[in-house]
Amino acid sequence: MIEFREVSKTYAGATTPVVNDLTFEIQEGEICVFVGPSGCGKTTTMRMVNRLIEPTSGEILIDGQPNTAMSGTQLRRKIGYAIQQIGLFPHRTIAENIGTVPGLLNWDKRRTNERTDELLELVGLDPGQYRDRYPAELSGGQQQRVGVARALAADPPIMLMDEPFGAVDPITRERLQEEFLKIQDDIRKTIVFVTHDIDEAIKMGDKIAILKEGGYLAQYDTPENILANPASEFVSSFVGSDRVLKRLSLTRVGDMDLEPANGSAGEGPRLEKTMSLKDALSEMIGAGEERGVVVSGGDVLGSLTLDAIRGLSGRSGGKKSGR
Ligand SMILES: Nc1ncnc2c1ncn2[C@@H]1O[C@H](COP(=O)(O)OP(=O)(O)OP(=O)(O)O)[C@@H](O)[C@H]1O
Repeated sequence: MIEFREVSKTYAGATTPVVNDLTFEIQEGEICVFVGPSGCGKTTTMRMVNRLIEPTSGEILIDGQPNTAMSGTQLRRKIGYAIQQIGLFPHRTIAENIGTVPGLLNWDKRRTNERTDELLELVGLDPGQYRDRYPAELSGGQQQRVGVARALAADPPIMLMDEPFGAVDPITRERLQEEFLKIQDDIRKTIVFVTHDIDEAIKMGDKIAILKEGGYLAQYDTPENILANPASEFVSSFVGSDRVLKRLSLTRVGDMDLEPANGSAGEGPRLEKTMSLKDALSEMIGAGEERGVVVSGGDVLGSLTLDAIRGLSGRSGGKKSGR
C-alpha cells in the first residue's frame, strides 16, 4: 500500500505549490491513475513515490514505512518505473535495457538472462528475435512493451508508469492497454499510472485521482463513481459531456440488479452478462423492445429493462454495489 499524507511540493524559486496537500491511499494490487490537465502535478506526484523528487512537506509511506527510510537499493527493488516516450537506452540492446535494474542489484548473468527472456515472452515479443536488437530496430509499440518489461525486471511489487503508452497510434495504444490489463490480472502489482487521457484513466484505473491546476485532488474514487457522481463542475467537464455513455460502456449487464425473467422466450433480445450496457442498449433499441433477457452461457439470469438503464444515467440507481 502507498499512503500520501499531506504531501505538498513547491519547486525552488516558485511561490506557489504544484502539489497541494495530497492525502490518499493506493491499495495493494490496484491500478491508481493520476489524471488531469497539463501541468497539474501528476508527474511530480508520481516521482515523489520513488524519491526522484522530494516533497516540501508531508510524507509518503510504502507498506507503512516512510519512503525516506528506504535506501536506493530498496527503492529500486520495490518500485519499477516506466516512463513517457519509452526512455530506452539507444546504445544498449533490448536484453541490456531490460537487465538494467537486475544489473544494479548485482544479479548473476544467468538469472538476468532467464528473467529477460521470460519478460519478453510476457509482453509478447519472441526473445530469440528481439533480445539482441537495438531499440531503433523496434516499432514504437514494441519499444513500449520493452519499457514495461524493463520496469518489471526485478519483479517489484510497485510500478510507476508515466504515460507508458503515450507515444503510439490509438489502435496500438488500445492493444497495449488491453495486453497490460491481462498481464496485471496475473501479476497484481500496485500501480501508479499517469495519463492526461480520461478515457485511458477510465479503462485502466481501479481508482482514479483527478488532479487540477495547483496540484489539488479534485476527486479520488473508482471510475464508476466518478462518472456517476462527479464531485464538482471541474470534474464533470474534465470527464466530458459523454460521461453517461462512458458509464454505460464501463458497466456490464451482469453488474445490474435484474428483474426475474418470466420465462426466457419472448422478452426481447438475449444479452450476455459480460456485454456492456452500451451494447445492450443498442440491442434493445434495435429490437424495439423495453427489456432484454440476460444470459450466461445457456442459463437465463434475469431480465434487464430500459428503465433500469435509464435509472443508471441519473445517480447510482440500478447497479449492484461494488465494481
Ligand atoms: N524541476 C522543476 N522545476 C520547477 N518547476 C517544475 C519542475 N518540474 C515541473 N515543474 C512545474 O510543476 C508543474 C507540474 O508539473 P508536472 O510535470 O508534475 O505536471 P503534469 O501534470 O505531469 O504535466 P503534463 O501532463 O504536462 O506532463 C508545472 O507547472 C511545471 O512547469
